[in-house]
Amino acid sequence: MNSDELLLNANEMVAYLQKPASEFTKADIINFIRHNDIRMVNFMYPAGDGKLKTLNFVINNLNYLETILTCGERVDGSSLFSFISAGSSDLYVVPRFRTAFIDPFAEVPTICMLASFFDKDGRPLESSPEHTLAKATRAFTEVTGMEFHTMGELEYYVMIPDDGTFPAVDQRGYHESSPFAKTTAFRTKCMDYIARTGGQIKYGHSEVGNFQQDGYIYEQGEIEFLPVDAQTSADQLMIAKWVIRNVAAEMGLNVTFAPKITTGKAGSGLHIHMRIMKDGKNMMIRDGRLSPEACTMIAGMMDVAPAITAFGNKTPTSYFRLVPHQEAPTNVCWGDCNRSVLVRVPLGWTSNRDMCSMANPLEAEKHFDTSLKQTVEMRSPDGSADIYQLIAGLCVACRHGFEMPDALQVAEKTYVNYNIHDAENADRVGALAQLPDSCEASADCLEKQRAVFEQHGVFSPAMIDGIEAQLRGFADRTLRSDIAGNDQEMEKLVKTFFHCG
Ligand SMILES: NC(=O)CC[C@H](N)C(=O)O
Repeated sequence: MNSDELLLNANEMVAYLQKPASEFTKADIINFIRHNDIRMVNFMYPAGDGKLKTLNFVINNLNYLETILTCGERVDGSSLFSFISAGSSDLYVVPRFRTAFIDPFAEVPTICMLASFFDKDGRPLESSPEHTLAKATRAFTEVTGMEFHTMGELEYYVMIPDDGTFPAVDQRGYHESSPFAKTTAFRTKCMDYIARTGGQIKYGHSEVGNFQQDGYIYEQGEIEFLPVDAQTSADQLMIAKWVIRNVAAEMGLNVTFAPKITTGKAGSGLHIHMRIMKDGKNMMIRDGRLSPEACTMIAGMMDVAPAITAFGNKTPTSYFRLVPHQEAPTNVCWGDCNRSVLVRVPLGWTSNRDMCSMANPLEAEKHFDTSLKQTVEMRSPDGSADIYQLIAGLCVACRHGFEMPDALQVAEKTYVNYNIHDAENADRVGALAQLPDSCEASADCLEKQRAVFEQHGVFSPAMIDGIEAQLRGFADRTLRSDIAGNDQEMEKLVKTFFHCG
C-alpha cells in the first residue's frame, strides 16, 4: 500500500495507525483501543451454516485484553460445525489482527476481528473452511509459482413496500437510478460501512432483477469488490454480507442473498473473479491477449466445474437459478464478454488507448498501467456458498489446470463465441457438459472428482464427506421438475432458504 492508499482510506484504524491492515500487530490493536476509548472486542468466525458468529469481550483491563488477543478463547465446535462431535468438541478461536475494524453498528465502541479455529493440540483445525482456503492458496503457489487473487460480486434483493410511485420496468433494473430505483440509499450506506470495515469495493449498482409482488417491490442490487489475495477477499465478503444484513435491519428493510426468489425473474449470483499474479504482475494477459496461463486455469475450472457447485450452490433453490435466459450458467463453457457461459472473460482495458484524454480534451495523452485489471469470472456460485470453501475450490480448480496434460486443448474445446441459449445453437450446446441440477447431483459430481480437491492435502476427506452428506440430506434429485409451475411449493422452498449462507 503506498501513501496515496493510506490517505483517503475509509478504515479508521488504517487512517489512525498509518499502515495497511495487513501489517496490524497486537501492539497496534492495543494502541488503537487505548487511544480511541474502545470498550469491547468481538471475535467473529464462520460456522458450518456459512454465517459469521460473534463472541463479545468487554475489556476488563490491559492484562485481560493482552490475554484474549494472545491466547484467543475456547468455543464449542460441535455447535458450530456438524462434523465435530459433542464428545470432543472444544476448539480455540484466535483473532487475526489484519482483519480488525470498528463495529459500525455497536452502541458501545467495539473492535471486531475475524478469528481462526485451532484444535486441542494447538494446530489449525484441519477441516475449517478458512484453513482449507489457506492450504489451497499455499498449494497453488507451490505448484505454479504464482499467487491467486479473487474478488466477489455480491447480488441481493431488498424488499420494500410498494407505494406505486415511479415504477421501475420489470426485469429492467440494470444500473437504474433513483427515483425509479428505490434502494440506492440502502446500497450506498452498505458500501460506506463495508469500506469502513476494510472492504475494497469497486462499485455498486442496481441489477436487472426488479419486480412487484403482493404489495412489495423486490429490487436487486449488487456490490462488487476489487481483486485482492484470496484469503483477504473471502474475509471481506464474509464481513460484507454481515454488514448488508445489519444495515437492512437498522433501516427496517428485509434483504436476501437467496439464489432464487421467483421463477422467471433474475436470480442472485455470487460471481467470483480471479487473476494470477507473479512478482506483482498480472499474468492473465500477454501481448494484449489472454495468456496461456489464463487459458490453463480456465481449463482446470472447465474440468471440475460440475463439482464446484458443491461449494458454491448449497441449497435446493440454487438449482432453480441455473436455468436458461436469466444470465445464469447451465453448461460448462467459457467465452469473451458472454453472460450465457460459465466462465466469462470480461473487457480488460487491453487496447492501450488513452480514453480519458479522448473524453476530456483538456487532459494530455498519458499512459496508464491497466495490466492489473484483467480477470476471469466464474458465474455459477450464489449467495448460499460457503465462501471459504468456494474460493478454496476455485483455487484448486485453477491449480488443477496446471497439472492437466491437455489443458490448452480442453480450453479450446470448451470455448464458445455465441449465446448458448439461442435456439440456433442448440446442436452445438449438446456437446457441452451440463452443470448439476440439484444438491444431490452436485454431491455425486464432487464424489467423482474428490481426489482433485483432496490432492496436496487441501480439502480433508472428512470435510468432503461432510459436504456431500449435507447436500444429499436435501433429497432434491427431482425437485426442479417435481415442483415446476407450482408457485405455492416454490414459495415454501424460497422461505426455507431465504437467509442462506
Ligand atoms: N449481470 C449479471 O451478470 C447478472 C447475473 C445474474 N443475476 C445471476 O444470477 O448470476
